[in-house]
Amino acid sequence: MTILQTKNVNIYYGEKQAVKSVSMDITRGTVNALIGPSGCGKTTFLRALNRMHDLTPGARVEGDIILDGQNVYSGDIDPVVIRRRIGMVFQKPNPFPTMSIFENVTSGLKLVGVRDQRTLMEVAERSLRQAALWDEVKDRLKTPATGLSGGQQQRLCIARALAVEPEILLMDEPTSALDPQSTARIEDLMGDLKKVTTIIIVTHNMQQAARVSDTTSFFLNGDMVERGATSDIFTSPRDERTEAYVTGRFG
Ligand SMILES: Nc1ncnc2c1ncn2[C@@H]1O[C@H](COP(=O)(O)OP(=O)(O)OP(=O)(O)O)[C@@H](O)[C@H]1O
Repeated sequence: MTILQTKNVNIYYGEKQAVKSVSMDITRGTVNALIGPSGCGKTTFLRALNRMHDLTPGARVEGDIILDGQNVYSGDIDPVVIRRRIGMVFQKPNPFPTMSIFENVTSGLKLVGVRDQRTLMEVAERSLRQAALWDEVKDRLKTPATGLSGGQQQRLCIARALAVEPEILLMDEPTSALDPQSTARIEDLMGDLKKVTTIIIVTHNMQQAARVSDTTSFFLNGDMVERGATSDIFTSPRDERTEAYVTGRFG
C-alpha cells in the first residue's frame, strides 16, 4: 500500500533547478534508497518530503507530495506536524548536548505535552530497543548523551526519531560519519525498523543500498533516471547511465 506519493516534484534554489519532475510511490514498510553522484539532488529531494526546505532561504518546491492522501504542502497543514509524521536522521549524530539519554529520547513526546513518567519510560524503552541501543544504555539513562560513542549517538538519534512513531523515517547518509562496525549495526537495524516505519535513505555507499533497501532510485543532475527493485537496479538496470554508475564507471 502506498504511504507517500510524489508527483512532478521540481525543486529550485533561486534560479537554479536542483530536482526535476520526480514522481514516485513509496510502499508502506519498505526501505527505499536514493543513490547517485554528488550534487545530483538526492538530499534536496529528501528534505522536500518533510518540508525541511521551509527553513532554507531561496528554496522553492513545486508539485505534489502526498502523505496518506494528504498534501504535505497544503496551506492548512502545520509543518511541525508533518515533521513529526515524517522524521529525520542526519549525517552527523546530533543528540541534544545538554540532555541525558532519557531526555533525548523523550524530547519529542514532552513537546506534545506528555508528562506521565511511566509513559515516558515505556516509550523510551521501546524506542531504544527498536534502535538496538537499550542493552548498552539501560543502566545509564540519566547520564549525558554526549558520553556515548558516535555509533551509539546515531542509534540514539534513531530512537529519538522513532519515539513519536513516525510513519516515515528519512535518513540522510546516516552512517557516513561512523566506523565500519557502527555502520554494520545500523545496517542490521534497518530490516527491523521497517516493521515499525517506512524508510527513505540517501546513501553514497552502493553496497549499503544493495544490502539494506527494497527499492533503489538513481538520480543524475536532478533527474530520477531510474527506479526499481534494488536487485534489478544493481543487476539489470534498464538505463545505460544507471548501469555505468552501479558498475563504478563514474561518480
Ligand atoms: N542551500 C542551497 N542553496 C543553493 N544551492 C544548493 C543548496 N543546497 C544544495 N544546492 C545545490 O543543489 C544541487 C543538489 O544538491 P544536493 O545536496 O541535493 O545533492 P546530493 O545528491 O545530495 O549531493 P551529495 O551526495 O554531495 O550530498 C547541487 O548543485 C548543490 O550545489
